[in-house]
Amino acid sequence: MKIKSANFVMSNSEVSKCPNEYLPEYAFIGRSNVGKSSLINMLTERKHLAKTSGRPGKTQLINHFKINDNWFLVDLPGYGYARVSKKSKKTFQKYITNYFEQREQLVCSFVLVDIRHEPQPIDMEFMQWLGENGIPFCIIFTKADKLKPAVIMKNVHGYLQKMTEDIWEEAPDYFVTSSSKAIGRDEVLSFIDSVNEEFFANKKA
Ligand SMILES: Nc1nc2c(ncn2[C@@H]2O[C@H](COP(=O)(O)OP(=O)(O)OP(=O)(O)O)[C@@H](O)[C@H]2O)c(=O)[nH]1
Ligand SMILES: [Mg+2]
Repeated sequence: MKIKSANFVMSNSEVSKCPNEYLPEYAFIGRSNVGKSSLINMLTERKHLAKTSGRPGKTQLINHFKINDNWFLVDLPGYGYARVSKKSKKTFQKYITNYFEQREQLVCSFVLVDIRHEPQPIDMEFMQWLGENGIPFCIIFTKADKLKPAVIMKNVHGYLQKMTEDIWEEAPDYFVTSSSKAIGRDEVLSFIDSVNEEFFANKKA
């Protein structure tokens, strides 16, 4: 898919105030600093579309980016990090869970995990919550440039195996990416393309 346009539309903390056009959208969620905003910039080939930072906690609010005038990428704050209090560190903020529960045009969520790390309880908890709420998701492994190919495959398989041992009957679809090396760009965009096609075909029907 060619990205002809990619524009920031709005930021807010209320799902009811998100864009009211009924277009397919894809949300990026995961621990702070995992690379959600960087991945949006890599996919769109716009270096500064979403704000990134080496320090966790950069993205606040729900950020909508309109792509090719007919679908949205949504950048969300990370979980698992809170500058303010230890107590709120582990919980998912209410406006984020409201977004997932109420946003009907959310066709797929991408849960980002750092390919260098073992499955983390907070990610497992969040994916389990998505599953229980019937919210479709894929896993995106990030920062693949940090590892050798053999280690990438080993970590991916270990991760998916752990998921299926603990909670899931079947492993979710997944993508291996690197924002700094543009790895996985075509795969993620073709996936989005096919989901978009299905969305518009169903809309017409
Ligand atoms: N080597 C490498 N670094 C990356 C990659 N993706 C992101 N980073 C770095 O990771 C840090 C965090 O990136 P962000 O995109 O801001 O992460 P985020 O998940 O949006 O973080 P929050 O908004 O704080 O939740 C930055 O220093 C990025 O340069 C990648 O694919 N490879
Ligand atoms: Mg961010």
